[in-house]
Amino acid sequence: MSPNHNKNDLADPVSRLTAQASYNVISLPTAKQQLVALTIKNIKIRIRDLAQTMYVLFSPVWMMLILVFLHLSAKGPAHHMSVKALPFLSDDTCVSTTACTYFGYTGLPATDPIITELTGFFTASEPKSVVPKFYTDEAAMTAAYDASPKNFVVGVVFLGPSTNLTTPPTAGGSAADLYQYTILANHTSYSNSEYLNSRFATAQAYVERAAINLRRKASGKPGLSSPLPLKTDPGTVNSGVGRTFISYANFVGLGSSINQDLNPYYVIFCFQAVWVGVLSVLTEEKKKKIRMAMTMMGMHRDPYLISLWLMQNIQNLATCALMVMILFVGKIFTNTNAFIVWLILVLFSFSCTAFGTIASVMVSDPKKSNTASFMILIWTVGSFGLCMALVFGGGKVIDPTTETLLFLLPSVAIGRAISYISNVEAALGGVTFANLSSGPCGKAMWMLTLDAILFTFIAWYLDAIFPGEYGNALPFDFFLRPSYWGFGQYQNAAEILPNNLQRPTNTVDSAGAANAKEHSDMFEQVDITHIPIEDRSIISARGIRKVYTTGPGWAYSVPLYGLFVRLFYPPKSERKTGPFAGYQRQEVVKGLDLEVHKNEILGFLGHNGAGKTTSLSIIMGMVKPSAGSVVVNGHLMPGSDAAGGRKIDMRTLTEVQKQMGVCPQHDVLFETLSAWETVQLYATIKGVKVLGRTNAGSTGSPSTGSQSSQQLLDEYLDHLLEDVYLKEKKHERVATFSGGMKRKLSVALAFLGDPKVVLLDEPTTGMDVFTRKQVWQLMQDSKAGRAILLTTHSMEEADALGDRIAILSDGQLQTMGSSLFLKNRFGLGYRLSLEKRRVMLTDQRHAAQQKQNHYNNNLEIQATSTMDEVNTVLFDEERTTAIIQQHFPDATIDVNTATDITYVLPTTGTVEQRNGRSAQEYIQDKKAALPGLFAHLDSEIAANRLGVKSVGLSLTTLEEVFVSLQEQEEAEKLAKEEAENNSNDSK
Ligand SMILES: Nc1ncnc2c1ncn2[C@@H]1O[C@H](COP(=O)(O)OP(=O)(O)OP(=O)(O)O)[C@@H](O)[C@H]1O
Repeated sequence: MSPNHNKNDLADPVSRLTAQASYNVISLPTAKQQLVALTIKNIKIRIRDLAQTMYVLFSPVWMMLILVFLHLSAKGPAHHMSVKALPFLSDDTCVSTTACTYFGYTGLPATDPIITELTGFFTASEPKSVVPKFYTDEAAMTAAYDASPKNFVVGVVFLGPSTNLTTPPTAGGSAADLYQYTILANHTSYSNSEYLNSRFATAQAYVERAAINLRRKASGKPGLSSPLPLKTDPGTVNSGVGRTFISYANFVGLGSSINQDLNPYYVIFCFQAVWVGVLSVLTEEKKKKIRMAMTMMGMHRDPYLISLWLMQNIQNLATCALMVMILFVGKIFTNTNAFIVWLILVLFSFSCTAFGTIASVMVSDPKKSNTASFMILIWTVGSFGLCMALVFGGGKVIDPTTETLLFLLPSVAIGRAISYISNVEAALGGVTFANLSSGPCGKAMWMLTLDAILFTFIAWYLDAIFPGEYGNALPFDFFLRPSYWGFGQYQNAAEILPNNLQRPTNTVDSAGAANAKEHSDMFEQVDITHIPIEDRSIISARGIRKVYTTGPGWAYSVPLYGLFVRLFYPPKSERKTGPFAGYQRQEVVKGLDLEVHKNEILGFLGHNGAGKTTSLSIIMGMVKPSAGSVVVNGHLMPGSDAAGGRKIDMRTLTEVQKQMGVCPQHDVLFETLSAWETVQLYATIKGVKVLGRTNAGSTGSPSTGSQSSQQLLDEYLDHLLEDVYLKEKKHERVATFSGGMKRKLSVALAFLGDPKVVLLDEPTTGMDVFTRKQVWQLMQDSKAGRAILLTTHSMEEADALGDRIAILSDGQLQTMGSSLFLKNRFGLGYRLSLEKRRVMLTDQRHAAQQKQNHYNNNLEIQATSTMDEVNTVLFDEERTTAIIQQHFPDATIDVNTATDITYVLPTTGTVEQRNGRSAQEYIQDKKAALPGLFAHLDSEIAANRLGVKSVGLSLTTLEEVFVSLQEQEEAEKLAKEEAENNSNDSK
């Protein structure tokens, strides 16, 4: 007895009503309920898988801490000093050279000697023509700057004419000696270390030198030359001021340098955990086919993705808050508004969530997610690095449109924003809401919002059109079709199904008939007159084919492998040499015709790799057939030939999935959920509603009137678990279940919500004999009202459950019919078992007497000794065999032991033996010979002439049928190959 059952569980399993029989259940899935259920599931899994959650939540925070350590360790007395050249006013400073104001001024007339001096310096030093431009007042000058900041380099407000400069200074100095002016330069575009690039210092050097010269000239001294190198002698540096001007701005602490240069890269780097988190969940659930199973249960892809993104993005809010906390506590940022930094990080994290989803489209294997994650890292950090090197670097002022376009890359937008904040912080400033629009941060935030939306859309779109190995690829224009959004009357091509796909109205099974055309005696012609037309062909597959294209080993490492193979598949079907060697086209399902009617279980048998799972996946709508059509309960499945390129309503699959229950070959369960949580989750995905108890189920049960719908649902789910004998274990986690228990839970899920079509792929694998029998009982009891397609390797199971059995070999149906038909048609025939008579001889005298008696009767005596007794077997093998062969000339002995002997009575016969009669006629003849044989044996046994105690007759087993069919297939294959070889040799 299985240790997992208690006494109650085992009490009379046969008479117990199943959940299906006890409750009226319907399925009405809604996206909202699915979203809630999936989000709760995600939260539970995250909480229970603490290691992974901690990694996703805290690794960005930890990385941020490292930045703080780096920052702290770089602080202190160590400063570096660099010498920077003083730039010219006309060094690449304007977007438009012609419309550029290199030097604007106001406050004194154009004829003022100071302007004359300056014009002389510009002519002597500046590489381009720099004409000082007069403005009537400061407002006019700033208006010109505001109108085109990129075309205005520097402006000087002179606070009066230079009259006090043109007189020699008074001895000891006085207020009248002062000359005041203000320089306006666009410092916001430049970091502190790039202060010189703002041309502030250049303008100052020019003005100071002009003022000095006026004073010198007033004192009769010659004027100094230009403060910048003369064009005629570029190497000259005058009076300590010039190209190698040493600015205080160049004494920059290393910490400050890290802030500016390293921060943006580091922040981008920190977000790796976000895309890794999403990627690992998606690839894992795809690989384990959990997502496929949930889809088959009626899950819409949108709630699935939204719940995942919600979960991740909510987590991102917390992660980003912690990161900001560390940035501010670690004093990397101090003056900037923390909420602005948090918003920038959060907006970027939303894009990272989308990156993870996009990557999951490209790699289907969780093992490859590290590579994919690394590729995203290179892309994000690399794109920002390139932009810094080529576009933003060196304090270049860039065109706003170029900047906006570059901000379409989220990493560039965040990198630029963080870089800007770091620079402003280093200059002891900060970014606040008041000055948000004056730097790139405001634009970066808008663009990060747009990027998050854009990349989320790209992820959502790619996920739909490249669902991976298992999944129904949506058409590329799916989101433009109203039916995807649930608009318009539901329409399915079923209404205009071609005749051959309509429910059959003939009297014999149409698939059988279709197959029978070619091999009339291999397929049973089943009379279906008693099946109402609307109950026929609940599952109907016509001529389905599937060709898989597999690439050479290296191709599997290519992102979007499936697309790659399709695009680059070489024209020759197989290549033996070159880089494309290893490409193969393999037809694994070769024109399969199947019908499963209501109240029927069709056992689907076949050797490993025969194509059972592929056929089942095609019927489920998870794999697109290369050819052929599938109709499930009147719905023509997407991808069917019969659709003839017509756009089937996008809701078809959802409609079918509402009516379908599946138990895939591999358990698709969440290890961290309990059995109860699992059935609850799938019940919500399926939208299971319990309307009440059936008449049968209400016997002896309390009225449902007082119960809420939730209570009824719980009761139903409880019953369902009881049906598979898991009620006692319902609060235990699936991870602690044995293989057989997991299978039982998968079977329960397949029957959840009263599906009209149930597809079971090897449901009892790994179950012990006792459990298997219980599950068989469940299947048998649940058969009413539905069509069940069951693949199995257990002949006993197919024999016990299958109303009809289809045997698939190499992608083709070999035969189909009831178990009896198959045994009659392909079996070894009957097995006649005879128990030999034995006598127990306790004393020698008695033994001798007995022996003598038997010798007198001409009976063979076999003596076998057991312990100290003598067992004597009295059996006349020759006489018995002769009698049997009189009725069945080709009868042979199969097993012969001391106690029993078994004869095989073949019923099929060879072509020669049939002598023109059909196989069916021959079988009938053989059956007719049985009564004669038995009458003959009975009379001989009664006369004590055979030494036979009892006789039993059994039909050949299905296993023997299967083996004999496989042998036949192998023999045919060999013969074909030999014939081909011979014909090649003779050429
Ligand atoms: N995605 C795929 N790409 C390429 N070949 C595939 C793919 N899936 C299945 N095949 C091939 O198709 C053939 C049929 O596989 P399938 O899984 O349908 O067989 P099966 O009858 O269910 O076998 P088993 O009894 O072992 O489960 C096999 O040769 C398999 O290698």
